[in-house]
Amino acid sequence: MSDATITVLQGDGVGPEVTEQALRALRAVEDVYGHSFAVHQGLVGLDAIAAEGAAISDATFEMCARSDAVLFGAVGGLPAGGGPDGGPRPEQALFRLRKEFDFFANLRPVRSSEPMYGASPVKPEYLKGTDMIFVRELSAGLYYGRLESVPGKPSEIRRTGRGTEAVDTLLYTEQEIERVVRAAFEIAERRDRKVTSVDKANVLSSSVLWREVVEQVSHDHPAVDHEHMLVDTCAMELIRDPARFDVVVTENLFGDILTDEASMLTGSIGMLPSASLGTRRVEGGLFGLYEPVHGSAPDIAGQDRANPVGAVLSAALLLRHSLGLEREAAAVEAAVEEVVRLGYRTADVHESGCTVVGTREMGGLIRETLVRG
Ligand SMILES: NC(=O)C1=CN([C@@H]2O[C@H](COP(=O)(O)OP(=O)(O)OC[C@H]3O[C@@H](n4cnc5c(N)ncnc54)[C@H](O)[C@@H]3O)[C@@H](O)[C@H]2O)C=CC1
Ligand SMILES: CC(C)CC(=O)C(=O)O
Ligand SMILES: [Mg+2]
Repeated sequence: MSDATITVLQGDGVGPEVTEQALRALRAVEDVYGHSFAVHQGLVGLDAIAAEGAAISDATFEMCARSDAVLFGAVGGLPAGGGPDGGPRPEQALFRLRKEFDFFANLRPVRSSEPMYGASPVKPEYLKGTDMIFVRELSAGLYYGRLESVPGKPSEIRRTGRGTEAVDTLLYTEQEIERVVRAAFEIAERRDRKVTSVDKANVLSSSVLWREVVEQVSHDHPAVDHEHMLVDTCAMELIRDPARFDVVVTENLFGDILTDEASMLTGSIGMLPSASLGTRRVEGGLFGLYEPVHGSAPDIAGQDRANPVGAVLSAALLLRHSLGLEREAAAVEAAVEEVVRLGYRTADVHESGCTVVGTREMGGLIRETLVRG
């Protein structure tokens, strides 16, 4: 029996709506398998800024640190650019959690499920066999660069005598590359033993170093095939021949963009889960943060239209990676599979002949399927 502690940060927009359904799945797992999770809720994003003056307060951060895992919804909702009056932006909560917990490996599985082929804009004959996992570097790169002029700041817009200019810095150390590439090769050993490393080595120095490190690490994994692919080619290959990929490892920004693209192989960004992991161990596995790949989706927030599957599958990843509950994780995944096989769909993945349901009903169907076993 697990009595693990889970911090839940629902966040903004559709975050609370989809996280609620992920929590229902976890409660069903407790009932069916006799676990008793201690669940603590904290504020994050816009509500945290309004109530506590920061996108995530120190107290909430400490609560996360005392947990076995963090279940996260989504944050965001302000126009692009700096926070209002130079204040905090909700996204800073994520950057703090990722950086300070050193979550360097962001796992994003992408699998096309046969009953849902018709929900994807890609033709079914291209989707057959699509089952890959992205290992996105999450704690460095452009999102965390280092300006020579302002250490600790990744970017700035500055006024000069020549006019206004903006700078972002893309910095990777060998160690930052090596640890995420090692994680990718280790994952590949447990899958189809193929790593595709994605970079822009024809242009970027950071990518040249990335390739060198991949070559070095590959020597320690002789059973794993590897290839290098330029990011623009990868964007094309993901649509042309998605089944060719097994494990894809790439830097932070490329991974962010490519996984939104890859989500369309499943029909919707609302389908994709993620796990962010570092090296800190907890009783059942690795301390981690689990969130759907999508953002706060302000355009559909509050309408019971958001697809909760990415959030529910993130809860499954939490059970697997942080709590060591493989059987329970597989049961949640199977329940999702069964509900979509029966033809229940949220509007984003609707096809003719299917029954359109809202966020809550989809969560309820997954829960019932889990409880029925
Ligand atoms: N991890 C996080 O918390 C993330 C936060 N964001 C933030 O979210 C805000 C909105 O960003 P967008 O560019 O609009 O990206 P988004 O991922 O929120 O939405 C993109 C499109 O996908 C749809 N969509 C997203 N999730 C869905 C779901 N569960 N079911 C059905 N449809 C869904 C939305 O309706 C929208 O049309 C921004 O403030 C951004 O910074 C963006 C990505 C990740
Ligand atoms: C706030 C964003 C940078 C987060 C995002 O788009 C992501 O992690 O996928
Ligand atoms: Mg993203």
